[in-house]
Amino acid sequence: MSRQTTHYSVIVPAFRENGNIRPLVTRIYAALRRGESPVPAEQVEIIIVDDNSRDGSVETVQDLQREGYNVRIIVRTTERGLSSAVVRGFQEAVGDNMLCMDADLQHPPEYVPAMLASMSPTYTFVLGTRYGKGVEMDKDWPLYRRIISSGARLLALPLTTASDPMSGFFGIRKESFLKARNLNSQGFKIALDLLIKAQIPPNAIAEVPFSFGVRSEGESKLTGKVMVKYLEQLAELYWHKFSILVVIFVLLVVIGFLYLVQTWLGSPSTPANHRY
Ligand SMILES: Nc1nc2c(ncn2[C@@H]2O[C@H](COP(=O)(O)OP(=O)(O)O[C@H]3O[C@H](CO)[C@@H](O)[C@H](O)[C@@H]3O)[C@@H](O)[C@H]2O)c(=O)[nH]1
Ligand SMILES: [Mg+2]
Repeated sequence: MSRQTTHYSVIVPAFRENGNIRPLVTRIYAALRRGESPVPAEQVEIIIVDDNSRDGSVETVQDLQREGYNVRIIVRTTERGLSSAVVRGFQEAVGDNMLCMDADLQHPPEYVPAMLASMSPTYTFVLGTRYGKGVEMDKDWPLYRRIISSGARLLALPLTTASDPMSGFFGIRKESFLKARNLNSQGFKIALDLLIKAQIPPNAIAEVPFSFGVRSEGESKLTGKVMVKYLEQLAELYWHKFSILVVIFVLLVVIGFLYLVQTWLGSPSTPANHRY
């Protein structure tokens, strides 16, 4: 397939997802080949960024390539982590419109055509949202995950107007991605980082509601450590976005404090009418 005809890249971070790769790739291309797809299948590549899972994922991708699917796999041996895998995929992408989605089918492959088609020079960011009209979390998604997700979303409210910045189902145009500096590649929440650091204006975000499914194969990689990393990421983003305000606030407090001290030192210890 010619690189010139590849306008869209689907990036899939994957760790021990061999059982999900074939259904993911075949379902994405089946959706793109449907008559109503706004994006032609020939213009789409899939890049799987695997962290040396050694579970047969490479062989599965080779089989899919032999069957004619435009999919490739990058195996990282010295790095680990969801966000850095996504960043690597974006760096390797040929398409100008780049979509990120999970391997485990929790992001329904049937939404890929709509997600890809939503990106344009006007809408430089597309967000698959679980909080849109007419969609709901899968009822089997555990209560503790819903609570964590809502809490995490609440903490991000001052940072962005996007309805679901925790979502791992999102797309960004290459030119916007290239604007982002100092991305946090440690955590899970790369969409939030990109929204802030690529300075995506609220009116450039297209939202596509989707119903979040449950994982059928393999295990979630969300751990307590990942949650701590999220809090660190939030602190960094708050500083990134509000540092000027924090500096002004601190300056005002210092000036106010100095003024009080000066007034206190300068004020007479005896009442004014007793002075000469
Ligand atoms: N390469 C690589 N991929 C990883 C790693 N850790 C996780 N992944 C991949 O990243 C995807 C999401 O990981 P899950 O472990 O399935 O995450 P989750 O707990 O289901 O979280 C999902 O929901 C969040 C919203 O609550 C999303 O933010 C998140 O992206 C993901 O969609 C999967 O494809 C998984 O294989 C890693 O260290 N390296
Ligand atoms: Mg998952």
